[in-house]
Amino acid sequence: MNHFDLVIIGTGSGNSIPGPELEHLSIAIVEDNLFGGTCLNVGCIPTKMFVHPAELADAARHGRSLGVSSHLDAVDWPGIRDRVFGRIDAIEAAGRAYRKSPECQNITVFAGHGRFISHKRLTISMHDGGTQVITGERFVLAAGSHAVVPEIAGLTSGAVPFHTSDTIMRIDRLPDNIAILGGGFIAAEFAHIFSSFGVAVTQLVRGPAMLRQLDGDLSEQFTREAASRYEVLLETTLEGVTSSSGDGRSGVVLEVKGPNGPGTIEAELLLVATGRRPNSDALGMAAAGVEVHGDGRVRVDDYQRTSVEGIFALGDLSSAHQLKHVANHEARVVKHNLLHPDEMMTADHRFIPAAVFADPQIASVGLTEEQAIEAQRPYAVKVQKYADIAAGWAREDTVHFLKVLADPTTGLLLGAHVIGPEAATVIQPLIHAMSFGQRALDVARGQYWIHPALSELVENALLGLPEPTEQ
Ligand SMILES: Cc1cc2nc3c(=O)[nH]c(=O)nc-3n(C[C@H](O)[C@H](O)[C@H](O)COP(=O)(O)OP(=O)(O)OC[C@H]3O[C@@H](n4cnc5c(N)ncnc54)[C@H](O)[C@@H]3O)c2cc1C
Ligand SMILES: NC(=O)c1ccc[n+]([C@@H]2O[C@H](COP(=O)([O-])OP(=O)(O)OC[C@H]3O[C@@H](n4cnc5c(N)ncnc54)[C@H](O)[C@@H]3O)[C@@H](O)[C@H]2O)c1
Repeated sequence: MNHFDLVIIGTGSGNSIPGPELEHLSIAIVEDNLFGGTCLNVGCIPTKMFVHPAELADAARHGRSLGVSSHLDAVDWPGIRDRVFGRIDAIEAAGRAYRKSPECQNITVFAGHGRFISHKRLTISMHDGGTQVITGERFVLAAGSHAVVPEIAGLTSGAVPFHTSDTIMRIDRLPDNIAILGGGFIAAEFAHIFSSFGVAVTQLVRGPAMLRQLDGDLSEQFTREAASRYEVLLETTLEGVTSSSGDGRSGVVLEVKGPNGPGTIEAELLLVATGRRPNSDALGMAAAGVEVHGDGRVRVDDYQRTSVEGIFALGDLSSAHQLKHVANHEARVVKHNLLHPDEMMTADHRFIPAAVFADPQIASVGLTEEQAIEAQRPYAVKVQKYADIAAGWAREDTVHFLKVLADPTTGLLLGAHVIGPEAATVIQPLIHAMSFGQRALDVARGQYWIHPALSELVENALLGLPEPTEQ
């Protein structure tokens, strides 16, 4: 049996922990799937590599109102797909090879599924057959999350073929049409990608709007625009799925129930995008004595420590924010705490931003207006339209905006929410201001803002807030 100073389960953000500072430790890395985890292989990076060509394919739509007439001739899906994965698969292979190379002499890579069988004892079902049992002084649980497939007849039985984000990006050819189940981040981004490439999209959303965790004004605006681009069926539930075939093509028949009663929808492909659940169930947390929340998240304290001494957790496995920048931040915190057990640092979860890379783009940080109301938090609000800055005139943008919320007493920002061009970039000065405790007016007037850039949206929004009562 092998004993290690440190055992890391999962090579997403977990793989960023080993480095020169930990060279004195014997380290086991256990990975059940692709090296580099979700973001690299099936998440953030490939999706955004599809989003960019999707934007180019969709340019004609935006050009029309500006007097530029063009049309999309063809989308070389296999070419785009192979460019994306030609790069990513090589990075995956190189990452695995590096960890197994003489450069990482203190590291042993176990390709297989790890599961605790008792306190700090792990059994690994090896991909090349057999099992290994290892023990560790300390553990980092970085096992991520997986796509949830709802209990719907035909889906969980495996009777009907369907895709999740794990598989949809590798399909052989673009379908003529696709049905997408879900109204969240993944559904929004793939609906944008496929519709931009000319695929007829039907999105099934069980609630009254898409992206409902966002500020209500953004969710409403996004839903309106999505519905003008492709078919969005709101307040519609999927009751069952069966296979269909005809004309040499197979597909699915969806039984749905919506505001107008039951109906059926035929689609060539079905993408299920109904949330992700932490991979704690298959990790044997009870055997290790590690406590888990009801939703499957491993319970951690501010130092990313689990309920078992010497076992840390990070990322999607333990976080309420399933985002790569959060997993990376927590990995940095865990690394510090492994190195400095007497001077541990806490994770900073105060102002976590997120973006949806669809069209329109969305970015958000801090309190939504609904949350401020719910928390009975006094706030001042300013909605700054793209239509009222020069960069917005250039785009003939009439509908998009930045909404900022600030504390009326201190002038400190409480939240910022952007829907419109380059939202994920436009929002960054506001994340900066919140993280460093800078007052809205100081940020607006304490620096130059390049004219006539999109960043003037931020300057004008901040100037539009009332002066704080506290000087
Ligand atoms: C389609 C999609 C798009 C996304 N886009 C974005 C985005 O644009 N921006 C953003 O911030 N976030 C995005 N995310 C979320 C982001 O990918 C995750 O938050 C992040 O990758 C989580 O990192 P992690 O290290 O916690 O887990 P992961 O990267 O999932 O790593 C966990 C690893 O553990 C392995 N593992 C699990 N169980 C075991 C076990 N028992 N034994 C051994 N190994 C195991 C898994 O195989 C996996 O490789 C996206 C996610 C998806 C699915
Ligand atoms: N740009 C980004 O940062 C990005 C992109 C993609 C994913 N992600 C991360 O990955 C996570 C997972 O993405 P996601 O889109 O799967 O989850 P999500 O939580 O964003 O959305 C899930 C959607 O599925 C719906 N849903 C849940 N159960 C359902 C059911 N039984 N039937 C019908 N609809 C159902 C929900 O109402 C919601 O609309 C996100 O929360 C996000 O943290 C981030």
